[in-house]
Amino acid sequence: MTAGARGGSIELVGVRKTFGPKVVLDHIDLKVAPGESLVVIGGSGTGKSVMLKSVLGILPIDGGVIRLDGVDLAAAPRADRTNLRNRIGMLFQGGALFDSLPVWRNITFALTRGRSRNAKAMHAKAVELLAKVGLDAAVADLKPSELSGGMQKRVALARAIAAEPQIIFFDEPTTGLDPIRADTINRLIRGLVTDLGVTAVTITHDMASARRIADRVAMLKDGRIHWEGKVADLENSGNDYVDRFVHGRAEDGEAG
Ligand SMILES: Nc1ncnc2c1ncn2[C@@H]1O[C@H](COP(=O)(O)OP(=O)(O)OP(=O)(O)O)[C@@H](O)[C@H]1O
Repeated sequence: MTAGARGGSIELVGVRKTFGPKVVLDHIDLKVAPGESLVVIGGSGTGKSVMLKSVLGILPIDGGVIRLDGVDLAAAPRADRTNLRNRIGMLFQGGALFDSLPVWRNITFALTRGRSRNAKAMHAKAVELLAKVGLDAAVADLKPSELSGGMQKRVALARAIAAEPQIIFFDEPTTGLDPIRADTINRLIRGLVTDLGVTAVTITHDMASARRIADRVAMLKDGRIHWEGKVADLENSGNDYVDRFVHGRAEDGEAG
């Protein structure tokens, strides 16, 4: 993304997603403004990843409307839809790196779209991105299988930001990282939003990370947005479930 450019807006209206008889997203209404950092929280299996994958078009929705920059994706011509979605970068939960390619090719894959381009320049670009996520230049020439889980996560993050997207989705970016490395990632995400105006949507169970990176927080529960508010209101949400979630308190007899 070029300096001064702004992120895109995202709007979900009445979005519904089912898998057979299972209703995962019942009726999701959610707006994210350009240059805003939204953190999505919620119990395991509540549909947070499904929601992001629906916006990306990886999963088709069963009802409702998804708009990117005000454009209804379902109604837009295919080429426009692809262009809009190409402006979104994604950090998948598992990293999803290509094991057969060295790290630098993984990072620059979206830039070259698999075609061979100036290898030296691409390698240098990868090294620059590795530095941003706190990894040494030497990592560029290793295979993903030679890295720890936390290093793989940071390589995946470098790949997500390589094409300078206007909107970035982060699915559990700090899971599996020690607190110092997690802080590097939190700073990076916050910097993308504050300095470059990128729109960020982050799924996390890490409440310390949520407090660091969010402008606003949305809680997903029972297929709907159960609560949303400013990150500063998280501690005093006035919502019993949010309060228990944030402080990690189960009710007597509550199962997993
Ligand atoms: N492709 C799929 N086919 C069938 N069911 C699916 C598919 N993808 C997700 N699900 C189901 O949808 C539900 C929500 O999954 P999702 O991965 O969005 O949860 P999540 O909120 O991101 O959970 P976690 O915090 O544990 O990562 C789960 O019950 C899951 O089994």
